[in-house]
Amino acid sequence: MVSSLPPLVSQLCDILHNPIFPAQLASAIQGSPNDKDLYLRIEASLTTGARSTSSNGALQLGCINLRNGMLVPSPSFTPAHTPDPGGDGADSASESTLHFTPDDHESRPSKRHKTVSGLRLPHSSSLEKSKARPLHTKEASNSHPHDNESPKSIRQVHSDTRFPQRAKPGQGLDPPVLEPTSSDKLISGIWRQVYSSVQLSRDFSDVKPTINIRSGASLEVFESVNALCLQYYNRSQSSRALEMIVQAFWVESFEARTAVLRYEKPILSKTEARMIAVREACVVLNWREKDLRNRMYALPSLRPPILRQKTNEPCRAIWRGYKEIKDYGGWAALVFASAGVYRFCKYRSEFGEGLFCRLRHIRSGLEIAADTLHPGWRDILQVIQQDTPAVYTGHPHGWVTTPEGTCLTLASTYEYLNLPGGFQYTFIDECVLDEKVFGRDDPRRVPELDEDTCPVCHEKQSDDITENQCVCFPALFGGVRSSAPVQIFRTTNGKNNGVVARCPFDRGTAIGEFTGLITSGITGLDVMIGGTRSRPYQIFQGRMGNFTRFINHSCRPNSQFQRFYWRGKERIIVVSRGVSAGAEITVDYSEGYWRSLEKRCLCGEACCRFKER
Ligand SMILES: C[S@@+](CC[C@H](N)C(=O)[O-])C[C@H]1O[C@@H](n2cnc3c(N)ncnc32)[C@H](O)[C@@H]1O
Repeated sequence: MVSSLPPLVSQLCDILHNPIFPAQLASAIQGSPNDKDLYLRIEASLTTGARSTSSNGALQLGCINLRNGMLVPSPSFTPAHTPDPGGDGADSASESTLHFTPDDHESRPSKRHKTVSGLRLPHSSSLEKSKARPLHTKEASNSHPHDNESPKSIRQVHSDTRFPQRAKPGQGLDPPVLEPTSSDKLISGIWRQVYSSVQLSRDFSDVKPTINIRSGASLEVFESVNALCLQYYNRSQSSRALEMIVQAFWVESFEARTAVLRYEKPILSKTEARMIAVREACVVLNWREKDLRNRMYALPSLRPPILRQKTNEPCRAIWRGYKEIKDYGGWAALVFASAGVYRFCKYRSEFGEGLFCRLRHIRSGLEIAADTLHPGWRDILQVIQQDTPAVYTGHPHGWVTTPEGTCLTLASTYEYLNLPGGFQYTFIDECVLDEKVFGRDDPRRVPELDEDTCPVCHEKQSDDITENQCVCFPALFGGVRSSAPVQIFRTTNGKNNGVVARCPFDRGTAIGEFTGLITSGITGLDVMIGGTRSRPYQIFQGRMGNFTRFINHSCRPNSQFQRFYWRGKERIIVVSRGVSAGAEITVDYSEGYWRSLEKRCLCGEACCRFKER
């Protein structure tokens, strides 16, 4: 066991003015096997800027033995091969991709991936030893930590201190990726809009600035101009939605009118009845028949061969497209469809069972998001006198989508636990301090850190968006915050619930902060470990937290837990390693966690480390 950090490490940190490294190192050492020496490998690399992140191909300067504090001089080597002093001799520099997992690296497969910075712990066979430990696996319990007296095992998840590097264009040999289809773009556009802050309304009362915006460029004037932009943006989005709603409804009305005409005059063929209905429409629309066709058709050149022959129906290509999107995806799909929907319907190339199936599949999830994030959105359906009250109320993550397309309340998915009082969960955006344990002294605070400076990018951190300059994770800190585009879904392979991404998260971007009760002393229940060895704390999500509580493990995860420091306090965040829209968000819970869980891993990956238990 390494008791305190060697003076050499402290001296290095002093020289480099890096006050947080000792805490990070202590945390990484925590939980490491105590029967082996640990080494701190020190590397150097050339960069084009003092603040750029570490790069590949680092040169090794030497190692410090953390047990005895002695320096281990570097062997001669080339940048392409970086020996791991404490490891198993596997080549750690043979891959071009970055692949990190949380702190506990004990069961890492022998094929190692190149890292650009951070700490790597040696392998250990402690899994075998630990199998004898008592296990308590009260999954998803929301009992209070301190009510739970007997269990002594610790099921904890650690975080990483390394950020997945954002991909730089043109670097490395990226595997070929399929271009998104028009349907992919349509569906991702719908989700993006549902998760945006757009405000749809039927109310078109006069939009005008409240002050004279021609009176200079004061902050007040600028704010007023911004407000004007926002109002007109919302108004144009609302207009477009209203127009599509009415046009989709027009198609239904047109069909009904055609049927009535044929009922009244059975002699009319279907086409003749339609032509009459078109002429009736033109009278009111004040368009020539040709105009009506042109507006509703695709390009004129497409008309005869594709549309007319295929459908034998004039003038309903685009509007019919809107109706079909509504029929399969529900009104929410049409209302939140973004600008591309017009072109999508105009060319109609991807209309068919494939699209309809996808729309049916997302329909209830879309309605959950629309009802909970935009509670007034159904009001705009009043334009066609459609009265439909909101179906889903409360928090967006209080609902679970199922593969069958239905929705369940979150609580009902935990009935099998037979908890007294049922599954109660409070959604919180910020961690709550357990004052019974810590008083007012937040253990996340790192005294050595300057509250106003980001220890990663060294830019100013401020909760005031106009002053903040740290853009490490702007979706979470120092920027405009909005609901994470994720939903809770019912897995099909026995993991109960999981979290699905509705929009893509680029590699290196934040998905969410791991929020919960900041406490200590919990055993036998899932906790996240934070802080340092001398100032540890746990984040417990049993009764309160956010969607990160429902993220499952995978041995080939697409995200990772990571530490970040915001305004002098440690935060645990979930960072993407590259998550595509529609994918389940997964992290690696680590070896230590699985050691205490009497279950087999169901991640289904070929590289699964815990399927045999
Ligand atoms: C933090 S919860 C994740 C959400 C959980 N699936 C639920 O429905 O509440 C962790 C628990 O989920 C289950 N779980 C997560 N990933 C799993 C996996 N890959 N295989 C089997 N069970 C898993 C385990 O029971 C684990 O203790």
